[in-house]
Amino acid sequence: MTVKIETKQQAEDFLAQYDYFLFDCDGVLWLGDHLLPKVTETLNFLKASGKKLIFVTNNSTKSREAYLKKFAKFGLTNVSKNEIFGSAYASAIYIKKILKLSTNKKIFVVGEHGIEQELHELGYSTIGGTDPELTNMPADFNALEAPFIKNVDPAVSLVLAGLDTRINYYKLAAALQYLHDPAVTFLATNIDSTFPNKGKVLPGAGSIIQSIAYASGRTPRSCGKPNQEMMEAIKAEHGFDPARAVMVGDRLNTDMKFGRDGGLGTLLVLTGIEPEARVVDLQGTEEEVKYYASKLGDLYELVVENRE
Ligand SMILES: O=C(O)[C@H](O)[C@H](O)COP(=O)(O)O
Ligand SMILES: [Mg+2]
Repeated sequence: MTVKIETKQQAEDFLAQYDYFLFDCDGVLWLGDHLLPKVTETLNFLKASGKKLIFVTNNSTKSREAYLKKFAKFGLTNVSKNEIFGSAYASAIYIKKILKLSTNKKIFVVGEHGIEQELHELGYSTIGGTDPELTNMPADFNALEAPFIKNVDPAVSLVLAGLDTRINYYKLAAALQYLHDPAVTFLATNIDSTFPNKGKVLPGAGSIIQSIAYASGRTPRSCGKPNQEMMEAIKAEHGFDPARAVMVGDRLNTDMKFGRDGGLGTLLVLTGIEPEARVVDLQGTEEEVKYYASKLGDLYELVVENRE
């Protein structure tokens, strides 16, 4: 049975069950650069109540360092780097610890600074990504003369693709040159089809990646939520009992599946991707969420502000 948290008692009963709170970011804490209502108050209240907070985002455009700055901008200055897990970091760890890719090899990036910074931190060289040659595509672009199309770097043995808000034909074409070689590994940071921004739903990493997958006829492995290797990395770092942990998210096929498959409780908030009707319809199915609420800030308003 799914419970909608709407009263003080329901909010207090929910909070009493968990010690660890894993928070998705886009659609839960903020929409782009717009902080959602009472988020800072809620997170500070949970910390003051002795709860442990961990932030788990599929957004690969920022590294953990960059997210620390974003949190601080919103007044959340008591977050440490090891409490942030982004899909760029999850992908870099997968390449390093699971694929054990040599740092002598290069990685072609479709994506933004977050991916490049996390890979560089682990000693990898990248090409593509935010390189101005790719981003500042000339009006008279000629693919056959373009450097990234003409010169395929033999040191590249992996393509990592994620959200790129400045995607263009040149980037897709350059990535494809590498994926023609079946020996080159194809990885994705995440599968999200859309990206919730203030009042708008925009194309997500998954939609960009699908374009490259379709052109290359290849399906990449995705490293972000709901992949349980990301959950294992978080459990290895923080060692929590899944029964005393809850995943708070806005997307059913990433956040809620990630929490459910990891043995955690689940709270879906309606400030991101999913409509309330979809959550209600899932009751009694295996995709049922345990709790849902209109927004994360309801927890603070109900418990601390005694909102009726
Ligand atoms: O397109 C994307 O990459 C995602 O929509 C987005 O960044 C998801 O971030 P999250 O909701 O996991 O914080
Ligand atoms: Mg989200």
